[in-house]
Amino acid sequence: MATKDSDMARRDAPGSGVSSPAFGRGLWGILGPERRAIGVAMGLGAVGMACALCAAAALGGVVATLGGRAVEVPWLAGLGPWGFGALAGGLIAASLGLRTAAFTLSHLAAFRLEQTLRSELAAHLARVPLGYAITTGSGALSKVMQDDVRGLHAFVADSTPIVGRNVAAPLVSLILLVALDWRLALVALGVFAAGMTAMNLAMRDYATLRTRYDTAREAIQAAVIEFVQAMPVVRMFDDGTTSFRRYHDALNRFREVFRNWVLATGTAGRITQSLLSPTPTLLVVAAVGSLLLAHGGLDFPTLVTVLILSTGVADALMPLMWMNEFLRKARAGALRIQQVLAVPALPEPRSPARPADASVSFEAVSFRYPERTDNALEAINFTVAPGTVTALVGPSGAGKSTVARLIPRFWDVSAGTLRVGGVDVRDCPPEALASQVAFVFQDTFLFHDSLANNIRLARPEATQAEVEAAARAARIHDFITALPDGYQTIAGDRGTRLSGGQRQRITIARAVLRDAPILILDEATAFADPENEALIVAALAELTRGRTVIVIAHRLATIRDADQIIVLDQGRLAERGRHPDLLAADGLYARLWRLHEQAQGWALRTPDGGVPPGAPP
Ligand SMILES: Nc1ncnc2c1ncn2[C@@H]1O[C@H](COP(=O)(O)OP(=O)(O)OP(=O)(O)O)[C@@H](O)[C@H]1O
Repeated sequence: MATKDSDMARRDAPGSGVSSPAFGRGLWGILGPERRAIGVAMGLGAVGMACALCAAAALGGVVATLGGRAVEVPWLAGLGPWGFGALAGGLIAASLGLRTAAFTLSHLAAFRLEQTLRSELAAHLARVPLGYAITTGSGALSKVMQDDVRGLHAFVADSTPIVGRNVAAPLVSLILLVALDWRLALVALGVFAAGMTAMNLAMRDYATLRTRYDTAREAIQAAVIEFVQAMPVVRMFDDGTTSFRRYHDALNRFREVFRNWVLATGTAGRITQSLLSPTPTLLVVAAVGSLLLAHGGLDFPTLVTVLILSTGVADALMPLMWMNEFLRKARAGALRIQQVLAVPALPEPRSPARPADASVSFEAVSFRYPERTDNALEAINFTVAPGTVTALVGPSGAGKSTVARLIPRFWDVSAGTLRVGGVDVRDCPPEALASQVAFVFQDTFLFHDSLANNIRLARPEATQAEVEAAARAARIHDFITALPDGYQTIAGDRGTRLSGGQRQRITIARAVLRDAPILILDEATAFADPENEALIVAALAELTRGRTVIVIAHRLATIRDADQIIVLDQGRLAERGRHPDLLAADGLYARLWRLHEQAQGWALRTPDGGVPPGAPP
């Protein structure tokens, strides 16, 4: 559920292409509406730490008053050992209470932040060009929505109160030490400074080494994924040596990087760890303190209190060093989330209008993919009359899918105008365009939900009878009813696995149910077997009846009867016409057709066991 603020932000800045102003830049910026709660959690953590250190000082008061010495702090002067004991106890209780409150607050803020970020990301992704989501890939986007958001949650929940505590610890310890004995405070500060210098030395090349380390780790991950994903190919064509070698090489590189890291930072790191552990501080402060005890007018209770407090200075430094690492990770995650939120949304229509009919027209349309320098389409002009079939034909990479994807606005044209029903698609409200155009994808996604609901996705209010009628038209009803759970069978990643052809027919059922007057088909369907092919062809025939159809044709035989064939070549419209006219013109289409005919004639082997004539070498 999006927050009220973010909803308002979206309404205020339609199509501005900027993510919700609730979120600013950088790590602090992305904490957005939770900044206050997180700040309070840090503050409570810091005050809790200060209470714990003051409790340690109060224990010093117990020792001092037991020895019969009066404490010189005016408002503590009247306290005896019991009084100081009670004060220490009260401060420890307060410290624990504040610590718990800080963590409770930070955990609640983390949950709210996670929810807000997830809904912001989902709402934003619903508004960016669909092409962006496809190009970026579901893997990368789900990593941002899952891992990075979860990483931020963990950072806010567990680390922010600790940041407060770790910053407060050395500061408050030093203030108390100065109040007790400035000479010993200087000694403790000296050891602290030596530790800091060693830490800086150890971290000197940290950024470069860390980048190398991350790159080497990512290379291992990529090699593992490649090895696992390519398993069928590996098993077929390779005994595993090539892909396994890549994995091995990645492991070796990682070992090398790790060795260099350890060598470069090892000694300084170990010195740092030793210096920042409480022991050296205790030793040095105890040695100097003993001298002062003998000759410098220091009393024993003050020395004990100083010894307890001086370890606090050293103790806080190591966690600060680890904190640096948490911060680095949280910053990297925040940056990736902000990059997604910063992808410009599709501009909202300025003067909204609804399509008047089921026609489509490309008027001098050029298009360039965002990250490319060359145009994928160049000045394309053609018109599709309502109720007719138009086939898009051309060699691989000619721009067929790009033409098809511009119609439902996967991207906006770079130049020219694309009209649906006489209206510029940029002026067509998204829901009007969606109800006008249905796209039958090659790559069908089934949700982890019942088959009925997977079909119903096209029209959530459809009745069961309407869903079944669509499934019947898509020739998938008989298959579904033969399943033990029928329409309630769960599909999707963790559900029943359907064949490519069955999934294809579920998509066709969705399109039938949507009942959009314009249909875009990617014809390279998963014709798994002749039976499936026959069923899909029958389903498509039913689906396309009476509609405007634009088909990306890969198998030319299926589009002989198209009302219009658009032949694309390197992003340009090379030819246009009906099948016989284009054959007579003897251009690119005729050449493609001859290749197609030849391909039909090929067999894997001639009857005498040889390679058929005309087969590719
Ligand atoms: N998401 C994308 N980002 C950048 N360039 C792209 C993208 N999709 C396609 N292209 C480029 O645009 C051009 C046209 O590609 P398109 O997929 O439209 O061709 P096609 O005719 O459908 O090819 P095929 O028959 O092989 O599917 C190609 O040069 C391709 O490399």
